Amino acid sequence: MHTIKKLNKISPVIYDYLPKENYNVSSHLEDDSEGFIVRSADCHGMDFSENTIAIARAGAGTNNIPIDKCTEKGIVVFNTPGANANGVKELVIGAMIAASRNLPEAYDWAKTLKGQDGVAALVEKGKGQFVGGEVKGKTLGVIGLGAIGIMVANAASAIGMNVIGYDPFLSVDRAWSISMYTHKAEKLDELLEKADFITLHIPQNDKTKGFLSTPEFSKMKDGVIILNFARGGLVKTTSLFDAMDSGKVKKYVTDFPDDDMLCHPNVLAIPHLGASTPESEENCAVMAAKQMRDFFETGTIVNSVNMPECIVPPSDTVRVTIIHKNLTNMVGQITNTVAKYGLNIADMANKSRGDIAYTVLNLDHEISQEATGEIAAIEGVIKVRVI
Ligand SMILES: NC(=O)c1ccc[n+]([C@@H]2O[C@H](COP(=O)([O-])OP(=O)(O)OC[C@H]3O[C@@H](n4cnc5c(N)ncnc54)[C@H](O)[C@@H]3O)[C@@H](O)[C@H]2O)c1
Ligand SMILES: O=C(O)CC[C@@H](O)C(=O)O
Repeated sequence: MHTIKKLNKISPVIYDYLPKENYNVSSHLEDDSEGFIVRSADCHGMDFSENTIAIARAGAGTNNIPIDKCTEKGIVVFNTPGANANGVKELVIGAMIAASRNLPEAYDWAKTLKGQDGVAALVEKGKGQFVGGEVKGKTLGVIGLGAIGIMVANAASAIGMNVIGYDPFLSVDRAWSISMYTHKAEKLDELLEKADFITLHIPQNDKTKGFLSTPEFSKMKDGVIILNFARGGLVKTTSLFDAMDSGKVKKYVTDFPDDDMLCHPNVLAIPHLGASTPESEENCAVMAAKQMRDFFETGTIVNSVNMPECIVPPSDTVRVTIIHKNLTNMVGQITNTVAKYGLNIADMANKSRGDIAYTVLNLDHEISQEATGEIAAIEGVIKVRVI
């Protein structure tokens, strides 16, 4: 029986993919579970036990998971790229129009008319204070052209916006899906200087923390509207406040407000709702559960953020999976050890990603604990598992 601890509320659809006969999936398990399934819970303080082999993030951002620590311990971290992208895209487009048309302020004001005489007349008299521009013909700068950024760029083009995209790491596969109407900025400055709206769709990590700060704000147009549905730390708060106070930033729409922002008149604060749709939650849960099950039962790794991709078909033979450092002669040492115990390798795979590698062996016969112990003792071997 495999154990998977839920660290957040996850769509119950996971039970369709992790059947009760083989999987004990619950939020009440101990912290030495083989797997964890998580949304936004902060895992940085967790000490993972030897038992833990995988963490599935039902979502895109993995900044709540200590990736380096997991890699050192041979724990495979998965995410679910693109599974919630449509949910975020729809909210970004909706929030951009809401901000441009002053809808939150108008909505709050309309409620103040409750109980007054002649509401219809008051509405007509007061509405002028909320006039806001259409987005058609305006320029949207999209920072990060991944699963979400591309969808936002294409949707914005479809409603008549000029779109400038910036992503120096854009993959060829992704580039195929970008509308021909998206102009590619070679430098971030070009986007900052031309955009009426700027939307962030990059991961938060050591390199992107404070991605928008004073130098970037100073290059933007006066009255720009910024949308942040990526992560709060991408925008340096003190620089943002200065830019809002000076009129440079007309509005900051964020899915990640902090305490100072909540009552600021220029901030439209949303409580991290980008992926909070039944569709996105289900898509993420299904993808996370399938990836976890595939890894548990066959050793296949897809959509991992810290391990190489390795697709191995199910097999009737004994399978040994080894996560190890990507060093010279690791495979030689492993196969020599297997040979020493008189075992024949029917098939094998070896993949690497940076400093880490993954070897999968299909053996003709059962492997003893002594033999797996000897593989585990090879310098550079991190985790050995027999399936
Ligand atoms: N609000 C929400 O509920 C919600 C939901 C999903 C994702 N997110 C956030 O949005 C982020 C993006 O999600 P995604 O699914 O599009 O991820 P993705 O991995 O598909 O796309 C990220 C893109 O950012 C690009 N990028 C990385 N560093 C960059 C840089 N310095 N400059 C420009 N581009 C850079 C990458 O090349 C990639 O194309 C996630 O990391 C997550 O933090 C938020
Ligand atoms: O699980 C959520 O609700 C948010 C997920 C989102 O922030 C992500 O990075 O995918």
